[in-house]
Amino acid sequence: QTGSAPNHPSDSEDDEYITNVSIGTPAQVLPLDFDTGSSDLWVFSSETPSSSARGHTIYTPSKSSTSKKVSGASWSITYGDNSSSSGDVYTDTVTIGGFSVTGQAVESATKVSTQFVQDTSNSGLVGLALDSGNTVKPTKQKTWFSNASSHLAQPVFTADLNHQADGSYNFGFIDTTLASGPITYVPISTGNGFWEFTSASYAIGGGSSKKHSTDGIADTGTTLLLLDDTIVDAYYNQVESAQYDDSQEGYTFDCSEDLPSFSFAVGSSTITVPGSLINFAPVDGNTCFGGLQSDDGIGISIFGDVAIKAALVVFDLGNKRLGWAQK
Ligand SMILES: CSC[C@H](NC(=O)[C@H](Cc1ccccc1)NC(=O)N1CCOCC1)C(=O)N[C@@H](CC1CCCCC1)[C@@H](O)C(=O)OC(C)C
Repeated sequence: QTGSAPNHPSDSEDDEYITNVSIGTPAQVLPLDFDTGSSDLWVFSSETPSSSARGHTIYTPSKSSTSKKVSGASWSITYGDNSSSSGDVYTDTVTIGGFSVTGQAVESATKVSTQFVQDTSNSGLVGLALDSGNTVKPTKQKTWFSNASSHLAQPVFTADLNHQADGSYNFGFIDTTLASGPITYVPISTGNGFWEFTSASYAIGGGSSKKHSTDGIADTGTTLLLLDDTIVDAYYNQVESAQYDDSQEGYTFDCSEDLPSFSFAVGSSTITVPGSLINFAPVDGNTCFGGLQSDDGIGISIFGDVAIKAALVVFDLGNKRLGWAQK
């Protein structure tokens, strides 16, 4: 069995990617952000204060004949951007791309931080990192993919994210026609609960490859490509109009400047992010914000959407490995 669901950018900047998910009986369809950087499936619900839920689609467990309250269970999560949410837990049938998981933990938000209230693009998240990162207490819950994996043709899913265009999340199969190059696999380290891998080198534009070991995660829930300062500084050194903008907390440059590409090693191959994807978004007038920024203070590097957009990424739980193919 397999599943295939389309995704689309939430706005003109590709800030996040949204996929419609069916929850309950009869189906309640919510637009959710698939996040390979966390492990909780949580939604705005009938239990979310109505002032916070305004503009969001909500899940109402009492309207679903297949919902069950998980008594005594609660959850609470804080993300890298300091947004947060918390609440209680139900189980229900969750269908993604035509594949249904029964008894899926659906975490209902009784509290959401301001960022979530304001971001009406999503009505919650589908966490697709490893089960160990789930925040439900007293009993950790499994992710949708973990529950699905034993019934899927293969215990894999792929992320195909595109700039200002539809993409897909495929479960149980790999559609290699989505890629232009071969898939190179690298092992993941599972200790932190992420899809974490090491990249041994990088290159800027057509330059020579520089040895630099990057310990990073493949994270569909992070907008940008966040790497060590030395790499980021070296990159913007090649961008004539670039400067570090304290107010924007990142490098900006003249929107009309032609940006070099950025390549990173995946095993013996490399993935090249075209300069056009690194010209992320205008901030004002003729100044643009870079899609490659510093991972300072996060403690790990993040191959977020700007990097994933250049590739087909295979999340292979069965073999505990990550696959990258140039698109
Ligand atoms: C340093 S990690 C920062 C990362 N957040 C982001 O990347 C947010 C995502 C977002 C987009 C639109 C609206 C609201 C939020 N974008 C962001 O900070 N941006 C600022 C720079 O310009 C681009 C947009 C993050 O916290 N990712 C979360 C999932 C994310 C999904 C959207 C809602 C908020 C939570 C998750 O992947 C995570 O925490 O990863 C950990 C491992 C760092």
